[in-house]
Amino acid sequence: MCTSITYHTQDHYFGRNLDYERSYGEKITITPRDFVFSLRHEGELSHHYAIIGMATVISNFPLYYDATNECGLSIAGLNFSGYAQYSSTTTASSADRTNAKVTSFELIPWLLGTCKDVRTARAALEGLTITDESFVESLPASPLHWMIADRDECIVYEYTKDGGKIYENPVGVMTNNPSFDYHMTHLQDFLHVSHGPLMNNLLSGTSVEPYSRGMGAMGLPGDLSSASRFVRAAYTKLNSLSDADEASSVQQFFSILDSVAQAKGCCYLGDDADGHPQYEYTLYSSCCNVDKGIYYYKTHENSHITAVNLFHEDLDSTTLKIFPLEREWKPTFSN
Ligand SMILES: C[C@H](CCC(=O)NCCS(=O)(=O)O)[C@H]1CC[C@H]2[C@@H]3[C@H](O)C[C@@H]4C[C@H](O)CC[C@]4(C)[C@H]3C[C@H](O)[C@]12C
Repeated sequence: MCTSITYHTQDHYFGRNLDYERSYGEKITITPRDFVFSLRHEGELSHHYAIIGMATVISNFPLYYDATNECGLSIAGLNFSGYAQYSSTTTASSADRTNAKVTSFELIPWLLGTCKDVRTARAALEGLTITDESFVESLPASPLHWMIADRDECIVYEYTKDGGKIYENPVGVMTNNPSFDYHMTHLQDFLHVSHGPLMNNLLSGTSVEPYSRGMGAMGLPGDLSSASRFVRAAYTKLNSLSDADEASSVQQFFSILDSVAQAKGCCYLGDDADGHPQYEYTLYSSCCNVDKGIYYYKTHENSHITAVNLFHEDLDSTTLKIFPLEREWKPTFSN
């Protein structure tokens, strides 16, 4: 399970929880403007917007999970297993070929490399074909859907057996299965939840009264399912208050993500082939200030916030800049 959100104070923020049972060796990766992407169907992308995000780098290719470009356009890939269905390269129709064609692992660099905002991304996605090739045989294409946002707009892009579909996302939240339209319909079941006190509609004027603060939100789902996380993240984000400065905004962003984070042990997946129990948990949480190009993150092992600034690097270079995650736990002692 994964959850991504946008957040706006004086700057705009975009990030996610990455929940899974294993890591793929992800690192913060900056792709400078002149790094050459050799795309499977679209040739070489050799001069493009610079990108910062979380990626596994294999054979000098950044396989991004979530990222932001120098213009502030952001995207996160979230599991959409059983629903995502990419076009087979052998059966892609001639109509597909009239428009751009990218593999699922190329979508993030292609979109962020060439689009400056959601408006241009939407145009690029119209008629796009996502093909099902693997990056390498050992890493089959991941079944994903994507949340895409800039300072003003947020959309979700899903590619299923019916082709590509773009949804407006007025909530700025995304999780996993099923499709985005289900989450928006499901959200309607919770329009009554409130940050205020519980309204006593049943026994008002008697001694039977709400016994606790926070009861206005009674009914808010607390489980880890994607549908429940969508509602809970939306509730927390839409009620969220913070000062506009960077520290308050980033802290608050991580508080929202914490409301849907998965503590290890709570989501058992069964045992692996060697009999070891597998659990899904939050591997990392990220928060990118997309106006300043600063990617903040914390990991399961180390909840201290670490940051990498896109604009502190030479963005006219041709080589990837890779920052291993700070996973070591280093508490600060007060005495
Ligand atoms: C597992 C990740 C999504 C996390 C998530 O949504 N979890 C919920 C799982 S579930 O619904 O509850 O089952 C996804 C997000 C980005 C994915 C990675 C990126 O797409 C980049 C490459 C793409 C390659 O095809 C596969 C390896 C990979 C390195 C992917 C591995 C994995 O599928 C990642 C890390």
